[in-house]
This record gives sequence, structure tokens and C-alpha cells, in this order.
Amino acid sequence: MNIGIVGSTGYGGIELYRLLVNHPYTDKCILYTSSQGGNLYSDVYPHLNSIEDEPLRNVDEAEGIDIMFIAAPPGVSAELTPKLLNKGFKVIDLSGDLRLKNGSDYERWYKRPPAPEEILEQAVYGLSELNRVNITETKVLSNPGCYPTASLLGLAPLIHQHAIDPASIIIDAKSGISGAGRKAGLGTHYSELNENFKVYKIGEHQHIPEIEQQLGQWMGEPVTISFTPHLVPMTRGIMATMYVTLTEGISTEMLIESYQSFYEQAPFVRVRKPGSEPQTKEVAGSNFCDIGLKVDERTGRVVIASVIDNLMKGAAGQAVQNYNLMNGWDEQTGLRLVPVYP
Ligand SMILES: NC(=O)C1=CN([C@@H]2O[C@H](COP(=O)(O)OP(=O)(O)OC[C@H]3O[C@@H](n4cnc5c(N)ncnc54)[C@H](OP(=O)(O)O)[C@@H]3O)[C@@H](O)[C@H]2O)C=CC1
Ligand SMILES: CC(=O)N[C@@H](CCC(=O)OP(=O)(O)O)C(=O)O
Repeated sequence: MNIGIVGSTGYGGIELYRLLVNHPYTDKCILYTSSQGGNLYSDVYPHLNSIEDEPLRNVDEAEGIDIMFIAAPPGVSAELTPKLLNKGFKVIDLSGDLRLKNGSDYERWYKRPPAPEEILEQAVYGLSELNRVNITETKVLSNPGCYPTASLLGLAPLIHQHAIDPASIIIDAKSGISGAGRKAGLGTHYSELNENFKVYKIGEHQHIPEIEQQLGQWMGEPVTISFTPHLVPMTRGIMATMYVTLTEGISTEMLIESYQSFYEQAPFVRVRKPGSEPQTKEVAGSNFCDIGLKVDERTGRVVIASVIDNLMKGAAGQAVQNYNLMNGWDEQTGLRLVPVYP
């Protein structure tokens, strides 16, 4: 299988390369750039010296690719995907361009024109554990956002039990700085973030409609959530802490059992034992999503904490899991990575 990576010089791109260069069914991995044509990949990333000394290429000249991964800023895949499909390539897009089914929602939250309607219709939302059949059949895969992956995996079993008040969902999410990409900026400057902890985009984050769209499909009715992201001075990791009001009395032990049975066939989702609380370090560098929960009997709410590595299960790892599913391979192919600890 020959694959290409658009945006290979970014953080999502370099993580895709790390996974795909060792993937047993990937023959060629061609690397594309929009700004550094002719440079070697190892010029951009010296840690690849003597590992990858191929020049970076222009995507307009791409040929012989089976699947193109796009790890570029919003707006790129909306324009590029139709061209790549016309060339007969399949597409796995890591951006938010193809996730929202309604183009006007995209325009409102991303503040730019949406992808063509027929592409949005064709695109399958790649939350791997919950959409396996559709993923296997598609030519256009829209990889979920990092916050939505952690949040939706943490909420899915509860939502499917219909034992909650859907209007009560609060998601308090924290991300490491690599979530903002490699491009330098004041918001991610060392002296601005070190020993700091900040909230941003309250009620305005572009992942709100993505989470609501999926929850609404599961519930069969529109769902409105409170979602607040924060930036933590660490490189990788996301923790989504979620608060939901229960409509039936259920113990922590029973709820954990139902989560474990919901994810029985999902090798990358690990539901923690009672009393064992997840940490971002325990999934770093891996494709795992660890979920811990506790029913707070005093308030009638359940608190769920879901952790992922934003560049792995939140981006490149899940994209490779979807690549495996699209090709009928074991979803763990090339992804059996033990978390990096400490
Ligand atoms: N970082 C994360 O944790 C996650 C990121 N994502 C999404 O994945 C995508 C990539 O993110 P990330 O890797 O972090 O971002 P980066 O900023 O690190 O990298 C983006 C890359 O896109 C390329 N690029 C810029 N403009 C264009 C263009 N016009 N055409 C083609 N390529 C372009 C750049 O490379 P060059 O100039 O060489 O072309 C750049 O290296 C984004 O949409 C992001 O929102 C999703 C989930 C998690
Ligand atoms: C820490 C940080 O800045 N994170 C980014 C995540 C962006 C992202 O992944 O964007 P899409 O999924 O929409 O492509 C943010 O909050 O905007």
C-alpha cells in the first residue's frame, strides 16, 4: 500500500510518519509540503537523520498513492479532497473540514467556507470503536478531533444506556500544547505558558458542534453541551472530565461493569477499576484511551475522566486505526505501542 502525507512537516504529520514507517502493510510513505519543497525531511526534523532522507514533494504532482492522509490546517482538505478523489486516491483527513455534516455549521464555527456538499455527504466520521462498518466501506474518512475523541469515548456507554439527563452534560477538558500544532505563536510561547494554566474559547470552541452532532445521533434528539477547553503546560495529553446527571440509581461498580462490557471488543479503550483514576502519562505515546468514573451519590451525578494522547488516539494513532479498518486489517496493526513512561 502506498500512502502520502500532506502536512508532513507538522506535528500530526510527523506522528503519522513515525507510525506508518513501521507499519507492516505500508510499502511507500511519500511526504508532501506546501512551503518547503526540495528540502529533505531530515532537514526539517534532524532526529530523522539517516532514517528518512527523502526530499519533500508538492502534492500537485502526487501519483500512485492509494491513501492520502491530510494533516493540514482548516480549509486545506475542503479544497484538496475532491481533487485527490478524482485522481482515484482515498483520503483520511485529520482536520475539522469534513466532520460536520451541515456546511452552515462549519461556516459558523470555523468561520470559513465549507467543503462541497457531496464530499461532506460521503465522508464517514472515524470514531473507530463506534463506526467500524461505515469506516470499512468509505473512500473519505474524517478523523475525529482530539477533544471529541476523549469526550465521546468517555460518554458513549452512558448515552447508549439512556439513563442520563442529556441537558446536564458538562465537559471540562485540558490539553497539552502540541494540540495547537508546531507553528509558533504568542499563545503557545514558553514564557506565556510555563507555570500557567489557562482557559480559552469558552462556549466558542469548534469541537462543540462535532460533539453535539455525534451525541445527537446516538440520542436521536438534539443535544446541547457545556464544553470548556484549557491549556496545560505539558507537551502531550488530553484529559476530559465530564459531569452528567443520572436519571436512575446506579452504583459505581455497576456502571464500570457496563462500560467494560461496552468496550469488550475495543482493544484501545481501557476502563479502569473502581478507585483507579486515569492520568495522561499512562497513555502517552500510545493509542489508548483510559476511562475512569465514579458515581457521586451526594449530587446524583457521575464524574467520568477520559485521557488520550492528543497526537495518537486524538490524531495520528486513530487515523492509522482507521487506515487499518478501511483495509480490512486488524485495527491494532502497527499500533501495539506500550505507553512511554515516565
Ligand atoms: N495537534 C493535534 O493534537 C491535533 C491536530 N489536529 C488537526 O490536524 C491538522 C494538523 O495539525 P498539526 O499537525 O497539529 O498542525 P501543524 O501546524 O503542526 O502542521 C500543519 C502542517 O500543515 C501544512 N500546511 C500549512 N498550510 C498548508 C496548505 N495550504 N496546504 C497544505 N499543507 C499546508 C504545514 O506544512 P507545510 O508548510 O510544510 O506544507 C504544516 O506543517 C489540523 O487541522 C489540526 O487541527 C487534529 C487532532 C489533534
Ligand atoms: C491546544 C489546542 O490549541 N488545541 C486545538 C485543537 C485543534 C484541533 O485539533 O482542531 P481541529 O480538530 O478542529 O482540526 C484547539 O483547541 O483549537
